[in-house]
Amino acid sequence: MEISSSAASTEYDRLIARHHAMRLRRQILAPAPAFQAPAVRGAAVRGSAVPGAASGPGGVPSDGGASRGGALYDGASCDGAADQRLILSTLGLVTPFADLIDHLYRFMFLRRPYLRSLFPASMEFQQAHLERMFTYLVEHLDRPAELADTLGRLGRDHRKLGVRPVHYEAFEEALCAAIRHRAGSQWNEELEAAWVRMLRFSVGAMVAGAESALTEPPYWHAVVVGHDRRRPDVAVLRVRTGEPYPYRAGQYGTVEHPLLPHTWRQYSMGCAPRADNEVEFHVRRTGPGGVSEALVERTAVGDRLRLGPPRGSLMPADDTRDLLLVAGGTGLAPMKAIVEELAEHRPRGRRVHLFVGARDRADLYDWPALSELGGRKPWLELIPVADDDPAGGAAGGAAGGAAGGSAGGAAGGRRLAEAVGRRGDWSDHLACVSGPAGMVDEVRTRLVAAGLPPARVHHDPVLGR
Ligand SMILES: NC(=O)C1=CN([C@@H]2O[C@H](COP(=O)(O)OP(=O)(O)OC[C@H]3O[C@@H](n4cnc5c(N)ncnc54)[C@H](O)[C@@H]3O)[C@@H](O)[C@H]2O)C=CC1
Repeated sequence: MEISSSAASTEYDRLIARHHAMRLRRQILAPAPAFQAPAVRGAAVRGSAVPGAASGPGGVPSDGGASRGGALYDGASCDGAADQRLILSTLGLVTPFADLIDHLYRFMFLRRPYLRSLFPASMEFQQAHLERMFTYLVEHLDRPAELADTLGRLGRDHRKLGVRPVHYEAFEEALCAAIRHRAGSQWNEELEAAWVRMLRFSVGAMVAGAESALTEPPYWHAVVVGHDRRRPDVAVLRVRTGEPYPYRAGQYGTVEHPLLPHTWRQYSMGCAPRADNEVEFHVRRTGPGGVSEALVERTAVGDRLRLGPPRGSLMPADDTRDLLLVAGGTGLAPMKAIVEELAEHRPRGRRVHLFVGARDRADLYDWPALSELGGRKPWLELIPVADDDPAGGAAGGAAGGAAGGSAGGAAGGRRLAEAVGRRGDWSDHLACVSGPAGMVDEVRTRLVAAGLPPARVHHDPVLGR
């Protein structure tokens, strides 16, 4: 079997990775030498650069070994804020990032063609991700501890991609070449040195994050045990992992489909953690040729997927106030997991309202399962909100079976935020919101305007998706 026969090599890989990581870390934390135009000379100095592959900064479990090792910017011999000022003031020389990144990857694959196999066939998502990542790095360079925390989680996640320290070195080399190419005659040593320091700091944090996760698998094998096409474009998948997948209700993981190697996309787990290692995912096909399409249209029971480490902190464990959950479309997945978890372990007296938004009534794709749960749990109130409800607003009530009825409201359009606002005073609640970015923004804005403190409105970072 694939899972057991790979155990020895996985162990070997872990030892090698650890060895590399420790060597690199020693190098990175050594005092910085004077600038020496590193990469283009090929000698890959003290470690190197940044995120080579998918996934972005996101709210993740507090596993963060990274904040320990990575928070000293350039071994404290230099100030992140100073590099931030320098990079920002010369940004015009290297931007647009899209061009910089295009050149970076071209250079890297030309110099080291074997690295191409670590990346997905289509580099589009990858390039966009790196663009966001560069922006994020530059914006946060004056806050090294925060940056190190995010990068540590990214490093943990990157283990699934097979990224090794030597790959970071290749990345640095390519970045320096790209900076020179973009800046042309205006290139100067200070500019490149600031970028290299930023990159090496990032790599240090990523390596520390990867190191702190060496006791867990870099990814989990999963077999599809259920594939339920609920709508033409929505499927609910059940997969079973070989080893326990250690997530908390409300978290998300990355999924790789065998038809699209090295392409990982994020989906929330749609059920509470279960003893039989079964995990549910809710997937809407978003466009042709992507992971969502493969999962909805080209997946059957028996197919094998890979899952990256779970991430996200949508549901705070230490706040036991009454809960307001607002889900839009397949953003229902994490909310369903939270509700299932509460059905098993609920602080006494805690009440829960779950608003479920959908384009139309037929798109309330998981309503039977929800209303069955709601029927058994009097502390749970379910409020479906369909955009096509002619009366506008809530399309039915708690455990009402097929959605029907109404609560009045705006005519036509996106009604979810309005239905939530109209329903009552949520200022004493803890709120979790999940769904399309526009919907999350709208609900959040409305709740805060109505008196709910912003810190009590939780949602996953949109960037990470
Ligand atoms: N599949 C998963 O596991 C998860 C998905 N998500 C995110 O949830 C989203 C789900 O998308 P769909 O199912 O296509 O949702 P959808 O387009 O069907 O919309 C669902 C609800 O959100 C409202 N809405 C949509 N866009 C809005 C906007 N701009 N402003 C205000 N309200 C808006 C709609 O009126 C409807 O009530 C995706 O963006 C996905 O990334 C979030 C968490 C988990």
